[in-house]
Amino acid sequence: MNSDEALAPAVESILEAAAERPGGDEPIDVAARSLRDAIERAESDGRVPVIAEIKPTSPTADGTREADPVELAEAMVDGGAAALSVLTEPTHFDGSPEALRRVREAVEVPVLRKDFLCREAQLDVVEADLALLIARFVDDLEGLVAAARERGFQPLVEVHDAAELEAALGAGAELIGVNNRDLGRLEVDLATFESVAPRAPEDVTLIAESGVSTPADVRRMRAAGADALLIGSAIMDHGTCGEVDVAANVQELTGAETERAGETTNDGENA
Ligand SMILES: O=C(O)c1ccccc1NCC(=O)[C@H](O)[C@H](O)COP(=O)(O)O
Repeated sequence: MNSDEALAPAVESILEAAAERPGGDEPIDVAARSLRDAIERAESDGRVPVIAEIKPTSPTADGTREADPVELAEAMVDGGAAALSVLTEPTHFDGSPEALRRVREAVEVPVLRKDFLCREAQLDVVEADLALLIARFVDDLEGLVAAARERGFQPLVEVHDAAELEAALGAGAELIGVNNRDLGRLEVDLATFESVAPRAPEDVTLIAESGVSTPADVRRMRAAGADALLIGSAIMDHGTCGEVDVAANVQELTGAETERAGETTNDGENA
């Protein structure tokens, strides 16, 4: 743990469960699909590069979405997602390594393993193109970044403030996610990305994570320097009863820089 600040009880509980989870039996060797190439493809098609997240539930979600992860994944790709993220955390997000394995087999875009990994052997549970490493929760970040690369994963290092950004850069991270969700209080503030992003070197690929729910939010994060956005709840629509059109949700967000008619900004003005 790289901070003395208190964590939300749900996050404490996530970390306790993560520390207990076993690793794989032998090192994985993955032929990863490039996130940077996927971002370039989306940009050249006029789509905002969105990493759409399959997130059945979460400590802040309203209910659980039981839909089949492969159906969700295919709908997200149809909607224009550049890449996908799959929760593999079982106890608080209802995810699984098996869901990730099935999704990655079904789609051609890069797939991120979203979990709370704390030691090297946990990388060996399932193949993915990218592995999330949370700077605050990894004791030997440089070691885990290197271990992920040795296996072929692209490590995506998550940070929340300037000190964590420095730690990520010091560990050799080239893909950095700035989480707008404060894991102390679980509050979301898009100003987090806006304050951290200008400190990152040009050659780092920057991903705005969490709390992006409208096309106006997408444009706000892009204006602040986001190369891509990681979006879960707004696509999964946890609070909505009945069928959800995940493809349409993704399409609205990936089209945020082209389809602006009739939308309102965060200030309530027409965009
Ligand atoms: O999403 C949560 O409730 C949550 C709670 C505690 C720790 C982590 C949590 N989320 C992990 C994530 O990073 C998000 O799933 C991801 O960035 C997408 O966020 P959103 O678009 O806000 O669902």
